[in-house]
Amino acid sequence: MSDDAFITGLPKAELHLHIEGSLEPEQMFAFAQRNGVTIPYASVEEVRAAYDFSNLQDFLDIYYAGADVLRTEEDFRDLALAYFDRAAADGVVHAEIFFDPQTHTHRRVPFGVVANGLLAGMAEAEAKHGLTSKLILCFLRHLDEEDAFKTLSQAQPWIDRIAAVGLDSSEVGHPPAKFERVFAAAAAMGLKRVAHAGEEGPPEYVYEALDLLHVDRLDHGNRSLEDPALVTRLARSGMTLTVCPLSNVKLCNVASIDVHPIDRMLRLGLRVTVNSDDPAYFGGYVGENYRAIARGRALDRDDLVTLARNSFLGSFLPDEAVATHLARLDAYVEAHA
Ligand SMILES: Nc1ncnc2[nH]cnc12
Ligand SMILES: [Zn+2]
Repeated sequence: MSDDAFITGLPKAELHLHIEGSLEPEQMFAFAQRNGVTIPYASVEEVRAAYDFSNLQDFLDIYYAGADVLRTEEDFRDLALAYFDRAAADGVVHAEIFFDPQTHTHRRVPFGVVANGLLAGMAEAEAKHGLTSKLILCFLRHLDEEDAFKTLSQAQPWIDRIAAVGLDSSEVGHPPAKFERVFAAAAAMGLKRVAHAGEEGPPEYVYEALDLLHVDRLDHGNRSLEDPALVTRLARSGMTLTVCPLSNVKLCNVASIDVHPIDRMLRLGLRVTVNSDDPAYFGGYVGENYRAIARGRALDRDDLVTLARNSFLGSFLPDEAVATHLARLDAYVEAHA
């Protein structure tokens, strides 16, 4: 069996996926047409050509503009289902997906339209593929604390169907400390916590995510490597890092996939996972991310299995479900050794 086929068949979870970042250009045109929205592109090729970013902000400007075509429950349901179809084809059996409610509520799309649409897509994916999923509500860190609190209160009717809160958008200048109180409120409601930290921001932001937001998982975390004491702390505590290799290259945080630090992170004992972040914008879904690092960093099958194992260990699934997934992973490895 080829390495590519081994990777595709490897049962895995995806833990870092922005559902709005799975909006493919073809879908952007289809949603624009059915909703009567004008978009500033003449063709799918023109959209793809615009996906040339120098940093995170470059990308975010285009990503938020793209999300404007999402208007109805059906759009969010279709968006989610299209992602789950692709994820299932890549061997994903469980996904914990981010959504950015403020991107939509600020355009007068109600929270419930977004949540109900995504939940409908999630239910359909489970029926169609047996793929389970959880929702993570992300606060946009370039907005203020008050807006985050307002979003958390809008989420109340759906709170039992939301697994965690997260923190995303423009990192530098918007440290985790800004959201300490809203994360404490979310924790008091029984929600798990994750945050993007150390994608472009310094190691201090990772410390704040740990010490002030009390995160259960760290999104990206790459710049932790600049601080050996932080690496030791992350490794010893078994903190899961959701690393996104193609995203790191596309946003110029890593010069090329051939110098991506994923293997260094593994050797340092970090519990790293591989994820796609915004696959429609960054050139590949989760399988493509595994294949890129396997080739670019010469990862062997044991490394790939460790990454898949970490994805279940780092998930918010109950222990019994994690054990079931790990047993299936072991069976797969046994059958393809
Ligand atoms: N990679 C990323 N970093 C921060 N915010 C995001 N929103 C969507 N993708 C993101
Ligand atoms: Zn992200």
